[in-house]
Amino acid sequence: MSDYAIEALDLVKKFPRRAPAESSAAPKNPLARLFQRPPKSEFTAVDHVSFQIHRGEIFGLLGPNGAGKSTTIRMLCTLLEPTSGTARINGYDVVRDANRVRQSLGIVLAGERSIYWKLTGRENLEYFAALYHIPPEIARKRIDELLDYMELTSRANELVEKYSTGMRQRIVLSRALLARPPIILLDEPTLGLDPQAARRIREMVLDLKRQGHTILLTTHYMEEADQLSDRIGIIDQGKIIALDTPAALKQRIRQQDVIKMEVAGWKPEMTGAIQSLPGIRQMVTRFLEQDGIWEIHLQTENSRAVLPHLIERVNTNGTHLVNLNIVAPTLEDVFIHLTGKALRD
Ligand SMILES: Nc1ncnc2c1ncn2[C@@H]1O[C@H](COP(=O)(O)OP(=O)(O)OP(=O)(O)O)[C@@H](O)[C@H]1O
Repeated sequence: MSDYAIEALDLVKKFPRRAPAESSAAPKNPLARLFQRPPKSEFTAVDHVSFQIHRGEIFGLLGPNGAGKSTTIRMLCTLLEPTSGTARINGYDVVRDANRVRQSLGIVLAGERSIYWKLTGRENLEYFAALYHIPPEIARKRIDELLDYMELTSRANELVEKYSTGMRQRIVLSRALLARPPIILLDEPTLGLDPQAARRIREMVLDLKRQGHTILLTTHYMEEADQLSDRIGIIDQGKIIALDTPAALKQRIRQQDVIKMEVAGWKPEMTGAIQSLPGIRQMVTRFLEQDGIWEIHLQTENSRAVLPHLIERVNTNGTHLVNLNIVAPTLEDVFIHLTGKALRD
């Protein structure tokens, strides 16, 4: 048996580049358009990605929208064939041993609507148990246990369409666990859930690790990656740009102070004035729509030296400082440090 539960070795996935809806180069005549050769350009969604995940580990793939997280997961669970490179799940090759790979995995895909809304929670699980050839006696016991564990027993006989988003996600997770797979892939498991439902799912992920499962989860929530993962791969534009434990990743920018300011009346042309202050390493601005103010995120070598000049520059031309904090570096700061942009741009 392989030492690793999951191995991705130089994985690449290219897609044909999507043609713009109405390009100026496209002929106007519909018949000519039909026979026009499509452009041969390709887009690399996953670009030589490698990582190895130990048995019993929670590994987080953290990156912004479009970074290539879902495409990586889809290759690992045999839904997409890699353009090049290989991956092994439980020692099985995702292309040559696809059936064995699928038998080793429980999968929760992002935004998945793979449960039937016109069936009850229990009927859904019974249906999938039959599909996975789990003998009825064993299935019944397991479904009862899962419904109990997911705190869904009292609602098990209601149609899924009556469930909240969090309850549906717990049924999707139950479905992934029905066949007791050793390895679980979770693509954005808390996306769209309210904070309480998201917390419940996170507790379950930690619980599954305690039960011995290996978990690969993707997320663009840095707090989630930080809280759950033993190790994190930070992914951007299809490439893994850093891979380590959350603590070691944050340690990389230990020498820097992180300043978070909230500013009213911010003008984009002020960016240059602030960036030119000595000691400013990185700067990211974000408009907080609901408050109508700007959040300015700075990484500096020495906040004490920079603060007086910073405050003076901010409080000019009708712009003023609403709030300022010197904060402990987060994984978002690591991402900013590595890419010069925010995770949630
Ligand atoms: N079938 C496809 N054809 C063409 N391009 C695709 C296809 N699937 C994904 N892409 C592109 O590949 C890139 C990576 O997408 P992917 O879904 O893997 O990102 P992600 O990190 O999971 O982000 P998100 O959370 O937005 O899904 C994106 O630019 C996306 O538009």
